[in-house]
Amino acid sequence: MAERLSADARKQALGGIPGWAEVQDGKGIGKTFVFKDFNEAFGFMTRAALVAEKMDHHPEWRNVYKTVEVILSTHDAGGVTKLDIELATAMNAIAKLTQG
Ligand SMILES: C[C@H](O)[C@H](O)[C@H]1CNC2=NC(N)=NC(=O)C2=N1
Repeated sequence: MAERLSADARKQALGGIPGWAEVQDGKGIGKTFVFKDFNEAFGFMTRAALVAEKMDHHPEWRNVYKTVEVILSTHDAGGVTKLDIELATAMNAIAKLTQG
């Protein structure tokens, strides 16, 4: 199982993934993505869902119209692991593609 990152490692990793910040007392990382419309937002979610399923690592997220709020954490480890950083990195790349 992936190990929880230290506070220092977490901060360093967050430096490489724009828009993501610690939430829930450092137990998770979060970002709010805002797209042009629902079609783009849901396109993002669809692509991200396929990556998440492949990784067997799943987001906690909420969509309202063109906004997608995401929280990532590794429940098994009780905090943030490199899996969360990897999925966050993938989501940033997918958002870029989705937004054209
Ligand atoms: C059994 C299964 O692999 C685990 O429950 C996985 C599934 N997806 C998961 N997703 C997330 N975000 N955290 C987990 O700890 C987790 N665990």
